[in-house]
Amino acid sequence: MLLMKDIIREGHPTLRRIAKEVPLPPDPADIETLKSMKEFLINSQDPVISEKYGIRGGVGLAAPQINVSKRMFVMRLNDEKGEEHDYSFINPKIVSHSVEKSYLTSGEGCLSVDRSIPGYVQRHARITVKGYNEKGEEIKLRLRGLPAIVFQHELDHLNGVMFYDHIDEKNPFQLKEGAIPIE
Ligand SMILES: CNC(=O)c1cccc(C)c1Nc1nc(N2CCN(c3ccccc3Cl)CC2)nc(N2CSC[C@H]2C(=O)NC)n1
Ligand code: NI
Repeated sequence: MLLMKDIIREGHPTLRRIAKEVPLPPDPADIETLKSMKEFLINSQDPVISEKYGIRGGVGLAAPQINVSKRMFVMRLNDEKGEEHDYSFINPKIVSHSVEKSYLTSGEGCLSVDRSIPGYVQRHARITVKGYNEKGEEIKLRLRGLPAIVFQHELDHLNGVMFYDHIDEKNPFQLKEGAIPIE
């Protein structure tokens, strides 16, 4: 099972690389990797298991974070309506997005960053995304709210971008006109 020791931290070169497209249909090794990443998120959200193994809570994890430079990530969260969003994406893309931005009012955290970095990360408020699941089937979704934030945070990891690259150093809490807060 994946543990925090398997998560690479900022400073590791893989976090700044462009991850490679995954050939379709995905091979068994890639499917196994995605399964272990999803299990890690489930464990990280379980009060007993996360405590026992010292796993930090997360709702998204990208393959480069376990030093696998491939274009795939997993998400598992409940949105503000309590609806569960549980996805494994292979070769994910944003196909269109809103002009409006949204941001987490508490800032963003990352399992590969062992420090708290204050500031707002403004992202597209609504996105239309496409990718493939572990069966190689095409998935197309419209996301907003926390799921949209998490998708963009994890997609950034596939392009060597860290959340704090988006924070304005001079004014970390500056907001664009009409930015939507997400608690
Ligand atoms: C610096 N301030 C903060 O960290 C921060 C501080 C307060 C609130 C928020 C909202 C913050 N921000 C933030 N909190 C999260 N979690 C809250 C705790 N939760 C969780 C933890 C334990 C069990 C179950 C769960 Cl559900 C897991 C998810 N996750 C992300 N991100 C940014 S997008 C990818 C996503 C991610 O998975 N990061 C590891 N940001
Ligand atoms: Ni991250």
